[in-house]
Amino acid sequence: MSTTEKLTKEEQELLCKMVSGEISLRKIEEFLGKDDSAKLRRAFLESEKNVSLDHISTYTFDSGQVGKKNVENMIGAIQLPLGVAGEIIIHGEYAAGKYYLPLATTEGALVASVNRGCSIITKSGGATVRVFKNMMTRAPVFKFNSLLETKKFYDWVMLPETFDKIKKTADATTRFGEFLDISPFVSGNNVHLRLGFDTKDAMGMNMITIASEAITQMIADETGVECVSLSGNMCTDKKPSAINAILGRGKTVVAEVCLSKSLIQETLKCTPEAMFDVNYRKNFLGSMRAGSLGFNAHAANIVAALFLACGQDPAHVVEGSLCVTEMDFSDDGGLICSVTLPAVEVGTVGGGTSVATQQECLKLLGVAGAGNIPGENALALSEIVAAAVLAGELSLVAAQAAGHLARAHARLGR
Ligand SMILES: CC(C)(COP(=O)([O-])OP(=O)([O-])OC[C@H]1O[C@@H](n2cnc3c(N)ncnc32)[C@H](O)[C@@H]1OP(=O)([O-])[O-])[C@@H](O)C(=O)NCCC(=O)NCCSC(=O)C[C@@](C)(O)CC(=O)[O-]
Ligand SMILES: NC(=O)C1=CN([C@@H]2O[C@H](COP(=O)(O)OP(=O)(O)OC[C@H]3O[C@@H](n4cnc5c(N)ncnc54)[C@H](OP(=O)(O)O)[C@@H]3O)[C@@H](O)[C@H]2O)C=CC1
Repeated sequence: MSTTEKLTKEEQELLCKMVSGEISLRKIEEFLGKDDSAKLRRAFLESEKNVSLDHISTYTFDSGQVGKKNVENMIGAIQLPLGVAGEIIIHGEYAAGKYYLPLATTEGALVASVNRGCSIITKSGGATVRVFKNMMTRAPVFKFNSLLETKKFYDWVMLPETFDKIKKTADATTRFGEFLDISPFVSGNNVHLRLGFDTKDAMGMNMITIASEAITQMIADETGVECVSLSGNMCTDKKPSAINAILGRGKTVVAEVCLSKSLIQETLKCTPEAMFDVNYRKNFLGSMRAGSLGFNAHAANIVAALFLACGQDPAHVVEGSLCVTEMDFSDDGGLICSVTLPAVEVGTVGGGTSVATQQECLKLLGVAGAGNIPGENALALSEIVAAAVLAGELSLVAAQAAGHLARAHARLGR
């Protein structure tokens, strides 16, 4: 057992009961508070597996809070190194100004790379960013006994009065969320209903899953049709999917910057021609031949680092990776560069956003908590994510154009 953690007599007795199987790891909270339960679980694991869990035992967040809504069977916390890139100038509709980007990563060279991208974006006057679509989705699935039944249901769903009933049902489950859209997809005798919501400052998956359940109940009451599964995978949550790349999910965001030839040479150590060539042959041809859904260099790297720092659901990096990076020549021989992210799923309230360290990172970006107008903080965060991805893409494409990729990682990553 860890040398740093001493157990009281009562805790030792409880540990014996855990070892004998009388009390499960989960049930220990019936006897102790969250911190002491975590300590006892560590003691149990240390004795069972003959390991030391000293480092895991250190954390500063409120275990009562995270133990209630963020994690079960808590044993402590892991630590991730946190770096900062910037400042980056962003001209968004919601994020406007200069930002330092908190990036949690263990990949040496990543923060340096994003920092270099921020530097050239800022020297170029900043990134222009706009949100084109804002709708989180959940898609329950319904099954029928015949094609005629399927068609009858489909026709009922398409009625304007059905839309009104669904909206009334959904909006009654939430103070902030707003039902926006229903799109039915048929396959044989099955109908997937892709339901769309504005979730304001929440990423929204808990919110809209609750609303969707109320909708399926209303549908059962009105039509007798039972839902097979509240998520039928056409949402699509946390899996790579073309539907998210095409229709969008969460926020669809584009960030753009114009780079001059001289700044590319000075800051990125290469030429516009070489960057264009890499972007075309790597991000377009290579991604196309590989059957990728994302046509980019490493959007997931930046999305992951920002998401971990800012308390976002890390599984949504899958959707964040659906990014298209474009580079085209400008009239003066420089490059117009953009990233299009169809599915940025972020929130500034709910989920992991109130964990103390993550909350500090959101505060650093000026987007913690609810916006003055509900939804504007989450929209600002989505614009920051897109600008950060643009910074990362510029630097990595340039490093590959200059032949510096291996060198950079040899210097900073090993
Ligand atoms: C590493 C650099 C930036 C060097 O780039 P450089 O131009 O040789 O370095 P420099 O020393 O001249 O510095 C230029 C700027 O880079 C930044 N910079 C430079 N060093 C630091 C540092 N220590 N800490 C913070 N910032 C740093 C900083 O902004 C600096 O400006 P300054 O501050 O001097 O005015 C460049 O070679 C680079 O970006 N390489 C690419 C690395 C990268 O993007 N890695 C990401 C992971 S790659 C991966 O996981 C995915 C992959 C590759 O498999 C995907 C694929 O298939 O393509
Ligand atoms: N349930 C599921 O299937 C899934 C859950 N998740 C998890 O869901 C969590 C995120 O869900 P999410 O719904 O975002 O968060 P939470 O359920 O943690 O909290 C969101 C709630 O905050 C309230 N709220 C207060 N102020 C605002 C505001 N300004 N804007 C919007 N809402 C506000 C809303 O309550 P009210 O509704 O009363 O208005 C909203 O429903 C994450 O932990 C994630 O990992 C992820 C994927 C799937």
